[in-house]
Amino acid sequence: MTTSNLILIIVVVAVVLALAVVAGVVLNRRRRISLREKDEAERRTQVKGGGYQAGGGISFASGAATAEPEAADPAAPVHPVDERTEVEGQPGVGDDAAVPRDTERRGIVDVELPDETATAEPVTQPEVPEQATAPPEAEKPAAPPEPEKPAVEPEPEKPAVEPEAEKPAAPPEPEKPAVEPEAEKPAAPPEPETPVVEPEEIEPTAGRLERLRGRLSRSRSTFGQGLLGLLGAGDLDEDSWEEIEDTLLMADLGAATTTEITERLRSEIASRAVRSPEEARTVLREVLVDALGQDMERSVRALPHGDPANGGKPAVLLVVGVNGTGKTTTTGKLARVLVADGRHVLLGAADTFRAAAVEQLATWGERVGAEVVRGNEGADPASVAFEAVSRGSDTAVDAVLVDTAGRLHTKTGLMDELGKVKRVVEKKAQVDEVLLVLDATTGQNGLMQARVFSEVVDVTGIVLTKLDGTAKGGIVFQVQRELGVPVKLVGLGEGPDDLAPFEPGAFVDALLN
Ligand SMILES: Nc1nc2c(ncn2[C@@H]2O[C@H](COP(=O)(O)OP(=O)(O)OP(=O)(O)O)[C@@H](O)[C@H]2O)c(=O)[nH]1
Repeated sequence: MTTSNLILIIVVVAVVLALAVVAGVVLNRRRRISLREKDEAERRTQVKGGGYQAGGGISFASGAATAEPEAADPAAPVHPVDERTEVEGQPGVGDDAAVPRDTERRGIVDVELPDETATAEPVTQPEVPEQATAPPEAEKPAAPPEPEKPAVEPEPEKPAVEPEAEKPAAPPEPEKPAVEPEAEKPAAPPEPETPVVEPEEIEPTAGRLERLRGRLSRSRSTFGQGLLGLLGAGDLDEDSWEEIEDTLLMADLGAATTTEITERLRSEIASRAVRSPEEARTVLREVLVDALGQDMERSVRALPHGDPANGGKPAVLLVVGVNGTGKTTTTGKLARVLVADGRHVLLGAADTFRAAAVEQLATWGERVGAEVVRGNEGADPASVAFEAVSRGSDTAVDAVLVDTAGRLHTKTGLMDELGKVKRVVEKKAQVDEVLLVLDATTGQNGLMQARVFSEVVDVTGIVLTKLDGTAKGGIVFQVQRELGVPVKLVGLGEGPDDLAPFEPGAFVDALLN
């Protein structure tokens, strides 16, 4: 090999190496997204998110038009149980927890479905004596006789549920009237009762979200500001994207949703040639709002089927969930919203595990002037629920809200009992809405609860409570993705009016602004 050939080869190699280096740099630049190229003036012209400005109230719908839950949410993704993404080690129906919280409080009673002759009077209503006959039980042909079936509570003004056989009769509750007068309702049914508590003024639902926006500050400072900080920090390299993923995971969005959102962000930012923090914010908002399912039907089906005054049936809502998530509080808050909307509401205190829960709901009823149908502690919750719905139909209310006892999703007997409550109610009326109340502070555990409850009672909507006390507001993304069930309401505090409709755009704005 001559010297000139050697030199030639060296030159060719050098040129090839130089081309490779240049190509590498170009590719690297393309992957990186510099957010420093726009000047300040242009940044200031960028439109920011609108804030948590949902000015409307909670929207209600009639169950009549949406009798079938699936039909009501055509746009909702279907997530069959078979497609669960994170089921390892997690309980399903049929699994028992080692030591359920409830066991010490109350044993599980094998409650028979009320048969036709008994269902009509499952809960004693002194003022409604005609509810004393019912057809035979369809689902339980060989049901043993229930000697202890609803017996009329001796107290004249207090509707009470008949205690069950193995349950000692609850002590009589002396002077607490179960039916509240409807002072605020112009179209209140003819139930002129002695007012015990003056119904209090209810804050209008319109504009409520704006007021509660600050309650999301914990999620905003970690999740929202964390993402904006990363996206606006400068070049988005692999490390940045990993941090973005970590931020999403820590906010409880879950692995699948995190991956989906990160990939979408990367592709949108690259394809739109995003070059400024404001553009990145716009893309982020869009991606997050889309991930929350803007088109999901979030109306609460609490409007009656026809005019109750002319034979129409009230809407029936069941409120379910594990212990302490905020079911009773949510039931009371929702009653306030309905009453403020001019609706006539009846509350069913089917949480018979805990006497205090019944009292708690009765207090909510008093505060808004809603009648409360209650049972003694330990009474058959299905009977109380049934009686509440019967009473609601008889008194022509617009909606019956049934508060159920907290139950661990891992406790098979309790979940079976819940399924039974729903079946019994359905003997009397269509259940329009099953609201699963989840405590947002419980993170992944809330998701497990949602899965199991959803299998047992066909959850139609989620109420995410205590969002004011958590930095993990991202659970909302995951719950909806996993179940295809929309978050309809959010609890943002313990106050009576701290319940707001869930609106994806407003929620994301509250996180990012
Ligand atoms: N910070 C905050 N607290 C809430 C919210 N919703 C409910 N709570 C509180 O959570 C606690 C439990 O609420 P309850 O309504 O009694 O819960 P529950 O699910 O009915 O409880 P059990 O009947 O025992 O299953 C109460 O102290 C409520 O004030 C909310 O949105 N934010």
